[in-house]
Amino acid sequence: MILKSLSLLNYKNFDSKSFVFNDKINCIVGNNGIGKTNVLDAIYHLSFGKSYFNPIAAQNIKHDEGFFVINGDYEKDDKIEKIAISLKRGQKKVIKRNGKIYDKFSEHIGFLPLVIISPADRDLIIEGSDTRRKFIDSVISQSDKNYLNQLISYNKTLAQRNALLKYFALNHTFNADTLEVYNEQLNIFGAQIYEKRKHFLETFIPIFKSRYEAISNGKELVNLVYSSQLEENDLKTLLKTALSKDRALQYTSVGIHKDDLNFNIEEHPIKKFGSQGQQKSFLIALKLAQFDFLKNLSGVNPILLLDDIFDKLDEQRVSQIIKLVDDENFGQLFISDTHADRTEKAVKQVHQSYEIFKL
Ligand SMILES: Nc1ncnc2c1ncn2[C@@H]1O[C@H](COP(=O)(O)OP(=O)(O)OP(=O)(O)O)[C@@H](O)[C@H]1O
Repeated sequence: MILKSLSLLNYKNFDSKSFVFNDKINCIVGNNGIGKTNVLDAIYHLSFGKSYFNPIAAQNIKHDEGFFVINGDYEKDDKIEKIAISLKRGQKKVIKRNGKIYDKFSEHIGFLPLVIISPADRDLIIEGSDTRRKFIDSVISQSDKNYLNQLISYNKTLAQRNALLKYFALNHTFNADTLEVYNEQLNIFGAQIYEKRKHFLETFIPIFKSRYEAISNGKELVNLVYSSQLEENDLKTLLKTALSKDRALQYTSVGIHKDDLNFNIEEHPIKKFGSQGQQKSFLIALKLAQFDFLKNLSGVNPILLLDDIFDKLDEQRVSQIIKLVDDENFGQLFISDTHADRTEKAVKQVHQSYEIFKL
């Protein structure tokens, strides 16, 4: 799968801009704030129907303009696929494939597999468990449509149960039967989600470890450890045990919405004990493992976006990453960097064709 061309209209800082891309490596270089990341984000938008960096859709429209349009022409399975995403202020976003509007965005997810590696990934280390659950969920959802539906059902039931707990507290009342209906549903969806997360991580963790080993030349040992309350008991039992606590808190304190993924280096949390370069290597390994996982499942090479990844990495690690990209069968790559020389030096080591776009 190749992104042949991209055109932007009123997207972030661009009024009108077009690119014809190289099938292998594309380097977007230029000064800070020139729009390098915005180009990568537009490509992300075409795969996921939203920005990776700014979740408020209207803020992706150029200031003082009324709409944006992103057009991408892909070659996939020997066919041209034209994807267009547009947004008018005050209206709903529209995604079209070959001129036909998608009824549901979820139908588009997974059609153009893509992995982004960016400095914003640091949130996975420094932020709360929610960010890490979202990462696991987004990787599984790209390959398993049922998973997303189970997750939506679980979250809906959870919100209803929490509202009921609040209602009980406010009205000094309680009805075990109504609560039980929600417990039953949470138990069913929760068990399905827990099994899928566990199963996914059993495959994912060894891939991640081998990616890290390659980047660091085996210098450090890292691990991902899944932690879920469902390891100890089924959700039905957990909900029963936590009942008085939940009534006091007025929300559900147990379930798969409390799951976490611990990031460890030499058996200690990387957040506290990893250097900046080690943390960056960890995140790159995590995303490359995502790449491998998606590739195995979809059978196509996902597009790989490398946003500003060379900073904070020593030369040895940079060349290890470049070597990985060269050795194995990666697909199309987009790299953004402020240093044109550094990028050119790095991509010259790769025996692939490349193009440098100076913004
Ligand atoms: N809706 C918008 N309208 C106009 N400009 C915007 C909009 N959203 C973001 N920008 C501008 O885009 C620029 C940032 O672009 P981007 O993050 O792509 O830069 P970059 O080249 O990757 O920079 P760096 O090297 O610092 O990472 C900023 O100048 C910002 O003000």
